Amino acid sequence: MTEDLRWRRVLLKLSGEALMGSQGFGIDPDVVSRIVGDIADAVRLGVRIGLVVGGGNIFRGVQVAAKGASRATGDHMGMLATVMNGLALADALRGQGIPARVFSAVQMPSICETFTQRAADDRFAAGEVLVFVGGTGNPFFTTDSGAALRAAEMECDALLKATNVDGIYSADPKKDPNAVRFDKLTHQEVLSKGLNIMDAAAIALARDNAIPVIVFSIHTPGALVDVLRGKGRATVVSD
Ligand SMILES: Nc1ncnc2c1ncn2[C@@H]1O[C@H](COP(=O)(O)OP(=O)(O)OP(=O)(O)O)[C@@H](O)[C@H]1O
Ligand SMILES: O=c1ccn([C@@H]2O[C@H](COP(=O)(O)O)[C@@H](O)[C@H]2O)c(=O)[nH]1
Repeated sequence: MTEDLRWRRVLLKLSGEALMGSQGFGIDPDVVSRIVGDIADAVRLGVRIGLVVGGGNIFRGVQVAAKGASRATGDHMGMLATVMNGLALADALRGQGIPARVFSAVQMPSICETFTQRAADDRFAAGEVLVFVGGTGNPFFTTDSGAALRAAEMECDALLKATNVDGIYSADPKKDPNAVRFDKLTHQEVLSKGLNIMDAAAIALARDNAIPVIVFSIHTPGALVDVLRGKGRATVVSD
């Protein structure tokens, strides 16, 4: 049944941190299996899904740099972390019977394909889940910017940010117990209020390309399909 879908062609941004479960580092196979099960349910409804995964469960450039490496080296390590996460997700998708292909912004042809829009368009049309790794391929960016970029390039209806919190708050809810949750915001409000759920470059790119951003918790089983139906607990950013 596809009639009740609000979004049919989406870019799903998955927090890397969400993949580590209670381990505190790396990839928890049980968590990956559960998240991939939700993605498989969405694919079976006929939704086209491009996936961008973060690397926060392994390396973030800023944190590496704080320990003495150069920022660019730290960012290169962070981009490689997203490749590892993407390979794990694509493998788990195929294990659940969903065709999936990894496209990297950084060339590593013995491991996965290098992203080109034309190749990605072909595989999207063929119904494969596309796992975009390596972020934008450039240091000093994040996978949120990579997600907004791929959402624009792949002409997605929406950018879905699946993360550790159930929406956008007036402040980071992990730091401020008095933070208030929003149901709806405009892109401009996210920027002007300085809400750090995503980096400003990602929000600006989504705004400039009229791409709605929907933020929801990946820890709620079934939340992805609810969001695709325009339901569930989420913050919707649109103009
Ligand atoms: N205003 C806000 N509303 C909601 N969450 C916020 C806000 N400001 C900061 N955050 C934090 O942003 C986090 C979401 O970012 P996320 O974990 O998805 O990071 P990422 O860098 O995109 O991915 P990764 O985990 O791979 O580094 C939440 O866990 C939350 O603590
Ligand atoms: O375009 C990009 C995307 C990511 N990075 C580096 O990777 C890590 C992990 O990504 P998150 O978005 O933080 O999960 C990020 O901290 C950067 O160091 C990058 O350099 N360029």
